[in-house]
Amino acid sequence: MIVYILVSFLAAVIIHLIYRKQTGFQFKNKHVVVVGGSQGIGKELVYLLLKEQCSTVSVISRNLANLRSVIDDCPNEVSNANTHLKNKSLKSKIEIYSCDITQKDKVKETIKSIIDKGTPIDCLINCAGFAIPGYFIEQDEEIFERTMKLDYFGSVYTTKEIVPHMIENGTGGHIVFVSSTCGLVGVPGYSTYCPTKFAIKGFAETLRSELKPYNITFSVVYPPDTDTPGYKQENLTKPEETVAISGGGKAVPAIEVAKCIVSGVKNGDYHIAYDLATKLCAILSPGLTPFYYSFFDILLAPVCRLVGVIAMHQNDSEVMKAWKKRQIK
Ligand SMILES: NC(=O)C1=CN([C@@H]2O[C@H](COP(=O)(O)OP(=O)(O)OC[C@H]3O[C@@H](n4cnc5c(N)ncnc54)[C@H](OP(=O)(O)O)[C@@H]3O)[C@@H](O)[C@H]2O)C=CC1
Ligand SMILES: CCCCCCCCCCCCCCCC(=O)[C@@H](N)CO
Repeated sequence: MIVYILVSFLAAVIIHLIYRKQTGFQFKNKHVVVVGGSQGIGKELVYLLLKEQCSTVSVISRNLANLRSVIDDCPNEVSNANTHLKNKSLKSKIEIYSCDITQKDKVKETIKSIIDKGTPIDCLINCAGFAIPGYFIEQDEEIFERTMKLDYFGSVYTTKEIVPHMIENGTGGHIVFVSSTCGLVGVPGYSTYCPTKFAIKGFAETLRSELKPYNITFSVVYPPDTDTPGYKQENLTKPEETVAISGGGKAVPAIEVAKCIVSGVKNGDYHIAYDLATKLCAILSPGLTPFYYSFFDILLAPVCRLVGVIAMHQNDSEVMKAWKKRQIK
């Protein structure tokens, strides 16, 4: 036992010293496409990207009024240590495109029209998605299909159009997928949703390796409950055990998650999580991906397994508690 601990500690130290993470992606003067950027996390991202001095932020979503609001609500000025940009020049950097990304022909058309404008795309952020929580035995197959169609295939379609363009440009690029804590662990009440976010994780993991020759890098984001219009909507059908398991209905402000995404991408992080529980989940289910924290991943792996089994039992007891309550009613 002591030998095992010593050996893993030593291995962790050595790997920490020699491990190089992927190079960070800097947004300055880059053209970023934010899919699902008219609301929630995506909308906050658009404004942060302007602050990072992107040359253009192209926003894709369906509702045109919401898309227009991204331009209208654009803050008067943004400033950080090196820059101070005024509203007029800021607004002109936002381009909006109405497109339902579950329709692959529409996605082809839209991405083509973005590319035809002449500014090559450097970064794609796949942020459109939704969840309809509920009990498996009560939910129709149609909800499974609809969720997979947007949360998984939507991202496949956009990525399928943009990767060849990045390869043709020859300058590489960065692609962000927004998964969820639910893309790392199964959560009761989310049977229609967890698998779609697991799928996104597997898709990113595969592309990361396959597209390495083209200098395209990847990040996967696992937000916790985040206060957005989408979150308010999902709460309408969320079973009580799901609420209990996800921390009792607390939600992080969207801007905080957006900030975490921007700094993670700049830092070269493949895994991007906001809260500690999700970070532990990412260390628990890493697949074949870069380290989260090269030193701590190895040391924490057994701890995460243990905490994970305890969490599983806790979740099970929330499920049993809520089930018994429903029997009495
Ligand atoms: N909020 C949360 O608690 C969490 C969210 N996530 C994930 O983060 C991402 C963003 O979530 P959140 O900010 O809450 O989402 P919101 O529902 O608040 O916003 C979703 C965005 O996606 C767009 N969108 C929805 N459907 C389509 C479609 N078919 N085609 C194109 N665009 C579409 C919406 O615009 P429009 O409707 O006009 O098309 C909107 O801009 C999602 O992938 C979600 O699964 C992950 C973990 C937690
Ligand atoms: C090893 C560590 C174990 C930790 C146990 C973790 C317990 C599960 C937490 C479930 C959180 C669910 C968040 C859903 C966010 C989301 O995607 C929805 N809001 C949809 O939009």
